[in-house]
Amino acid sequence: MTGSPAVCFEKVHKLFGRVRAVAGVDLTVARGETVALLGRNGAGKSTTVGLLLGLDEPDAGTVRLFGGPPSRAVAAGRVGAMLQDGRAVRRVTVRELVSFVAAAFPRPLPVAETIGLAGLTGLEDRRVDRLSGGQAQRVRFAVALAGGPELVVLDEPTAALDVEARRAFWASMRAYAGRGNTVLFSTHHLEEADAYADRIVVLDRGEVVADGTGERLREAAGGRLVSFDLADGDAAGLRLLPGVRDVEVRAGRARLRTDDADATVVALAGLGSVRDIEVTRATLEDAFLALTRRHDEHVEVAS
Ligand SMILES: Nc1ncnc2c1ncn2[C@@H]1O[C@H](COP(=O)(O)OP(=O)(O)OP(=O)(O)O)[C@@H](O)[C@H]1O
Repeated sequence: MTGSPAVCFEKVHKLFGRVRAVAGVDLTVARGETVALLGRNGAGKSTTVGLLLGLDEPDAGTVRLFGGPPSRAVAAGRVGAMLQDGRAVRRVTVRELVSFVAAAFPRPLPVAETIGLAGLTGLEDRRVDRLSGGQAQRVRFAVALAGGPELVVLDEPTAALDVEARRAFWASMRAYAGRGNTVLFSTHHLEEADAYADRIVVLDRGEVVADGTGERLREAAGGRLVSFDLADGDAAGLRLLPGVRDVEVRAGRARLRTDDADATVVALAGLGSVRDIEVTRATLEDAFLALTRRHDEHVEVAS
């Protein structure tokens, strides 16, 4: 099954009691792709990751990794994972731990290479229970890479890292992805999803509400923001102007999210009662908020 995608979810459902943690997810990740799973707390990211790794069984639908069940890909050493609550073992050194994990895989990376990729050079002889939070996080990354996996799954990998450590982490992740490997990571950080993923999958209440590049997501949510001072303070009718998706007025300044900034501005000029018009690109945060607010509407984004 050489041509099968790295990850394929088909109509996957997972319930915890009455909570629909994952509600009909279709998701395909091609080999070599880096994909971000983005969502608020409780959106279903960790549950999706658990299903993907075969730690949990779906109630309905199918999950395939490289064309087979997750357990087969995991047993064959094709998958490496860094989960949120991974706790390091005690009393062993960084080198010992990485060597131990590597030895369990059929095609591991050389230990020194794993240590270098994870940014742990110089800390090889340090005991893993005597590291800072950020260093311990890097050890967990090293453990995920030690087996030389084709697919790396990272659940909120930068949660405990400061700005500098984050940057170093993403550089390592990109280097690993650059070798043709597939990476799927979950995050709350929009900028990280935008900067480091080829594609962003937005989850909301267990459903995929958008799937595409950061640029596509901005467009899907209304590509431009037109803001201006309301000279006479009257916001009535702004929602009806061409292109306008939604309107927000704060402290006498209106903000219109629009699909057609040119048409909106021309119409505003016709109204004659606006000052200091400014047109800016919607940020990914604007897109994210719009996408997760409009839960009833399913937004399709071609990638
Ligand atoms: N083992 C469980 N038992 C009961 N409910 C659960 C369980 N695991 C998850 N849930 C619920 O399923 C929903 C999805 O949770 P999940 O942890 O997948 O979200 P998440 O997007 O990873 O959130 P976070 O960003 O906070 O980690 C939530 O409502 C959560 O409370």
